Amino acid sequence: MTVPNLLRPEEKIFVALDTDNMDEALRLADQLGDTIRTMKVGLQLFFKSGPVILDRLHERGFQVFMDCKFHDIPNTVAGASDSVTSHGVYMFNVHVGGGVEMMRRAKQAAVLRAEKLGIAVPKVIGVTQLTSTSQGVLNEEIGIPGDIRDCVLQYARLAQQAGLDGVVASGHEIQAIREACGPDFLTVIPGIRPTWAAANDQARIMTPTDALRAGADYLVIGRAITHAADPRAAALRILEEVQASEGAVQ
Ligand SMILES: O=c1ccn([C@@H]2O[C@H](COP(=O)(O)O)[C@@H](O)[C@H]2O)c(=O)[nH]1
Repeated sequence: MTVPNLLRPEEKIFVALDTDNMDEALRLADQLGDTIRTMKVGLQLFFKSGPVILDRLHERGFQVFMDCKFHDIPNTVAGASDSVTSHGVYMFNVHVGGGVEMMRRAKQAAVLRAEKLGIAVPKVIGVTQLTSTSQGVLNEEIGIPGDIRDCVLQYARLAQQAGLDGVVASGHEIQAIREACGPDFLTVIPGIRPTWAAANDQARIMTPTDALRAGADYLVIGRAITHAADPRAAALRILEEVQASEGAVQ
């Protein structure tokens, strides 16, 4: 049975706490806590804070998306997936480029560890092509020929075949992934830029409103919120824009 995504916009936004300072990360989370439910912890913060950041966020009632992008041989990724699952994270990710067997082992390890601990199985998400990768970089540097959308789509199909719960992709690929993988396969979308924010190092960007209209399950937003003079006001502005556009569509 297909379950429509009935989450409210604020439940669909993951804020990327990209800082090397745990106190700053927690201050940001506290400022956003009455609106945002899920925080994304990446390698910069994790290597400075260690797993205690996950405990601190969980104590405050946040869900955590652990953005570790595992990419190694299947046995090593299975071990890492077991370890990250033991911290009770809501979601973690692996690179689809590691192959189907690697992804299958990641999911299997997450299921086994969660069952042993009696906790919810984390969503395991495959990273297709990074949103900082442009068409030119894909073809000329990485050496993958063809249209980037086709590549992302092929990776999404592989992730689904391996039993993953969804993929990280850009807003430009959401509709194609939906058509190919169905409505229950999650799309987690970084490279989100409101019209008033700079693109920075992102190549395949989309506004929050357009990404949600295209059917994104979750948006990952970092600097547009965290580097704003007032992060809470920036988050509320994004939510207002999304809600205004929802009203305009009805
Ligand atoms: O393809 C990808 C995968 C992950 N990310 C991560 O999302 C955030 C985006 O931050 P912004 O400041 O909004 O650009 C960041 O933590 C990345 O590591 C991504 O951007 N693209």
